[in-house]
Amino acid sequence: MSTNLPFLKMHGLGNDFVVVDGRKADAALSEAQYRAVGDRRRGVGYDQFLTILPPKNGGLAYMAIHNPDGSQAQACGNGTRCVASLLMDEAGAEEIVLETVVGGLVCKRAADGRVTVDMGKANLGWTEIPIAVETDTREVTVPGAEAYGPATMVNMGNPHAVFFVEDAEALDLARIGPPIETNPIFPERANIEFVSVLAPDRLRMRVWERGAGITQACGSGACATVVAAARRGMIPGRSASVVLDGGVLDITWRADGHVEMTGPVATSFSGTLDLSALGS
Ligand SMILES: N[C@@H](CCC[C@H](N)C(=O)O)C(=O)O
Repeated sequence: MSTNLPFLKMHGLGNDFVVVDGRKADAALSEAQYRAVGDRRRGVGYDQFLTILPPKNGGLAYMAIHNPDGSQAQACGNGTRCVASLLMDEAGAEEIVLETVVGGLVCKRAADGRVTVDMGKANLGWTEIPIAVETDTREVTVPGAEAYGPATMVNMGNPHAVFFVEDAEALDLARIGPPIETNPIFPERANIEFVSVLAPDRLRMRVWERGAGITQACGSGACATVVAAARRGMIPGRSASVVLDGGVLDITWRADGHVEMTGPVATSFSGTLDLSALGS
């Protein structure tokens, strides 16, 4: 493969992405190269590395998702909105289907320029999360994290554990996130959200992302948060605005079980990755 790979740096609410186009040229990196590019001191730095690939099943394109620790993720809500915006501009379309490992996601440009994605159904069964013990995923005591109360588990394509706390601002996420992410109760690790209820339709969420750490926003996490809040009776309905470090996402858990998310997207800059400088 060519050692120079053009990229765009995009973000949704500060949740930032390196986006490369692998539709015409080979853009597959090794795990070590994903880690090197993701290193914010030595590389470009990103929360997720997104590779646009040819479609596999009738969509406009397929998107592969990698975390900065080199692992692959099954879902990335903000990244989906960013890449969809790019592809809608390219195609002159207001609606497209962007495929991911979990299926085709319908993405639309909203009237105000924001981008909406239908993230598909929220999966709630214990084997779907997945968690290691057969249990009702509405309230699960996570060993070692009892101080934060029971977590509600939601799979949005990727696994999430949502803790409702009095004051999400007060928590030292960098200290408490890692041991919960890697708790043996999560065989595939998990994204960890801490949430406080601000109003019946407004939730404050902070996130420790699997494979990425603290990020400014997590779209799938915001979806999981609204589903969890509705399941726990923390909000009266199934829609809420979720306030993240980087801004606000509007989320609706539809009656058919699908979750829709709307928010802004932005492009920060473009550049070229010199892969030969990153090792193999
Ligand atoms: N930033 C994302 C989630 C990215 C994937 C996650 N770290 C995982 O490993 O599941 C989003 O906007 O959803």
